[in-house]
Amino acid sequence: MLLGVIADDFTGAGDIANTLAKGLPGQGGLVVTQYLGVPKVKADRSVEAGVISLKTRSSPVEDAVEQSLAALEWLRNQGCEQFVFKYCSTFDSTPEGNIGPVAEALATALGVKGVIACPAFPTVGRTVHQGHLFVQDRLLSESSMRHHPLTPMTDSDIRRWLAQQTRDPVGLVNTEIVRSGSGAVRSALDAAAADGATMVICDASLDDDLVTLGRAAAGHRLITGGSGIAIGLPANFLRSGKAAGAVTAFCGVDGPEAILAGSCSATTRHQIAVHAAGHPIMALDIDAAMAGRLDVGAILEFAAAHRGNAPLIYSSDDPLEVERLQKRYGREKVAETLDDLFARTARSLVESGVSRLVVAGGETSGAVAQALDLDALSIGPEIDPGVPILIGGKGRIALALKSGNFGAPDFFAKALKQLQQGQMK
Ligand SMILES: Nc1ncnc2c1ncn2[C@@H]1O[C@H](COP(=O)(O)OP(=O)(O)O)[C@@H](O)[C@H]1O
Ligand SMILES: O=C(O)[C@@H](O)C(=O)COP(=O)(O)O
Repeated sequence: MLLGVIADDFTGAGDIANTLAKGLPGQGGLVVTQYLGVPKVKADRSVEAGVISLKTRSSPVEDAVEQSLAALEWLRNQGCEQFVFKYCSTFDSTPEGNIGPVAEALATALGVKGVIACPAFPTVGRTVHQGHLFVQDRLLSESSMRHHPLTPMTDSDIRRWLAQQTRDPVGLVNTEIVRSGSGAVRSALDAAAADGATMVICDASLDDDLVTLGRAAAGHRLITGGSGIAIGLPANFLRSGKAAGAVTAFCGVDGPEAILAGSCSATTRHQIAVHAAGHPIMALDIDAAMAGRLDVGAILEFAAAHRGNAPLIYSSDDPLEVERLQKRYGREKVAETLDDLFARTARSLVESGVSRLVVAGGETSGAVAQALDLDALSIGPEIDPGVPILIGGKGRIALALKSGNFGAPDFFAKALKQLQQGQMK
């Protein structure tokens, strides 16, 4: 294994696994496997990039640090020479963490400073200018992310936001330096390290900027960012002859299907509305769930009754209703109860024969994937930017784990079709 990725959630892990498997157009990518948690056994020798999915984005800081260091240890033992800490392209975190504390702990363990921190993912409209993060044409703090149920993003100056989470000062490499080339970026990172910075926010608004950052990162032990930061990394290993350029065959999975949505993002809520126009949907009664009165049996009956017509089960709601529920029951308690409900539902659905499953939401996907005990997933073709088909499990289950914010309006129906049909990539 050449490259090891520690991802702070499951949808983010799939996102970066997809980027590494694709590589740059015409060059091919790496042989990638996505692991669900830190594996207990050695990796297959064919794997060039191992992506460990953790569910640490919203966990207590100490847990996130401990689990990330355990992931680093395993990846080191597989022979990795470079490590990426993958977080969200909307920099999902709170003033306490977890991006800063995890990144500094990894940097300390690897003995490095002047580490790239770049959440940019231009394909889906996330760009960084003078250390400020934009979502399309809006500052992050003016996007729907300011209402996120767990990590409301209320400051677009991610250097300032990150500095609240870190021990060391946070540096900046701006667009002017990035556009001067990878040599200029390396010098700027060295200068920031000499000034005591562990984390250095790097501007990027085009894929070309990310390719430059990727080239600058050749030989660096640690890189941090969204999946965009991985765009240029396979090329470094291909150039040095350490990787061969992977082309993977993929064939679809035929079988019963279901869609589970726990994301409350504006994108997911719109996708649910689009899906509802032609397919059966079931809204979960959260008050009943909180009172322990929501029966998984009723959800299974709904899914079975609508088999073949893409049944969708969701908890997603608008910011006002989310706020009401969180005030009434507590933010953590609602998240924990819904995670548990989606986990039990997914397990029962798979036991009842479902073999194509689409899940919306990072926390929700984490709860579902952990419940299914899948260990490792192989990466299939991309459904929409940032969302690949994933295949795993003894019974061969096809999954689409969608970030709340990703995907076209008709994502749900399209994803189920692609999980079935498959295609060569
Ligand atoms: N109706 C609701 N009210 C309050 N919280 C909710 C509701 N539905 C889902 N949630 C919580 O919102 C969070 C959504 O996070 P996540 O699944 O990561 O989606 P995203 O990918 O949009 O961040 C989860 O913790 C989930 O339990
Ligand atoms: O970087 C991204 O935006 C995604 O890869 C990601 O991390 C997804 O997180 P959720 O939106 O919480 O699913």
